[in-house]
Amino acid sequence: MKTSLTIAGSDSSGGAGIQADIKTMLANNVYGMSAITALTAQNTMGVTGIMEVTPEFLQQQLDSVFTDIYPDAVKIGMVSSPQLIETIAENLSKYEAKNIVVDPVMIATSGADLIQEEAVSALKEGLLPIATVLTPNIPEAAVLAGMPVNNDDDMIEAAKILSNAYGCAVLLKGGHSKTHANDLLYSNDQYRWFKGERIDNPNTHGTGCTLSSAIASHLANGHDLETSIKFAKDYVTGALRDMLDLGSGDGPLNHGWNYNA
Ligand SMILES: Nc1ncnc2c1ncn2[C@@H]1O[C@H](COP(=O)(O)OP(=O)(O)O)[C@@H](O)[C@H]1O
Ligand SMILES: Cc1ncc(COP(=O)(O)O)c(N)n1
Repeated sequence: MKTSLTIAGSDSSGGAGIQADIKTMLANNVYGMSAITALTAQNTMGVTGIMEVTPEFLQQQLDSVFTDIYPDAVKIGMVSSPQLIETIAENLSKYEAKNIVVDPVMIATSGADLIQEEAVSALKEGLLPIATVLTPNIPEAAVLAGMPVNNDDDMIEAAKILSNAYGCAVLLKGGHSKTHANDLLYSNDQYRWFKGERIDNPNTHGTGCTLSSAIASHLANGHDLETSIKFAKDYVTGALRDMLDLGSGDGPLNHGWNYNA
């Protein structure tokens, strides 16, 4: 069985972060492991607390994983401080990690800040250059590329800027678009749209975490990037289409929609 590691924050409500990642990995046929960067006290209505781990403890988790069950792919999600970002960058390079999916988590769907301001430059310096693929949503792409992203042409321009600046493939997700749910892949000076049916479901907590973990799972299983994105998008679409409705706010997806026949 192929293996995948998520380096991310825990979401006590189970819909995003580490919990979404591990469920997604199981449902996409890889063995999932975790290195936790922070605990969040969170539910479908918002985040009420964040407790970061120390860089030393993150280091211990990464050493434990990489020296025993080597991951075939790595997904990086919420990492809120520059010190933790540096620890991750150093270790992924030391352990020669491959198939690295970087989801530059900045703001929860509920609106909470999940990254310190000074960590954005650490992210740019430390993690984007080692990414196989970077998966920003529209607001994150606007911050990272330093331009407004209001339409499809802006999505192409922002993805191009990021791909050229950091030498990685960029999947700019269209979930925040008013008109569609199409994701744009920019890679090697070419772009391709992954068109998605927009589902009328207000419960989108964890869609980004789920997509990036599903991409990592398919890369771990040996698929190329475009095939992995297509499979991952189909998985997220199915999990949204299942119309799970839990909690009073922005609820989670059904990660087991393709599993529990
Ligand atoms: N209402 C929706 N219908 C279908 N797909 C969606 C919907 N909302 C988001 N998605 C998809 O979910 C994935 C995550 O996108 P997005 O919501 O933009 O990320 P994030 O959770 O990081 O904000 C993308 O593939 C996007 O196209
Ligand atoms: C611990 C943690 N990590 C990430 C997210 C973002 O979730 P989304 O996938 O909805 O952008 C979150 N709400 N909590």
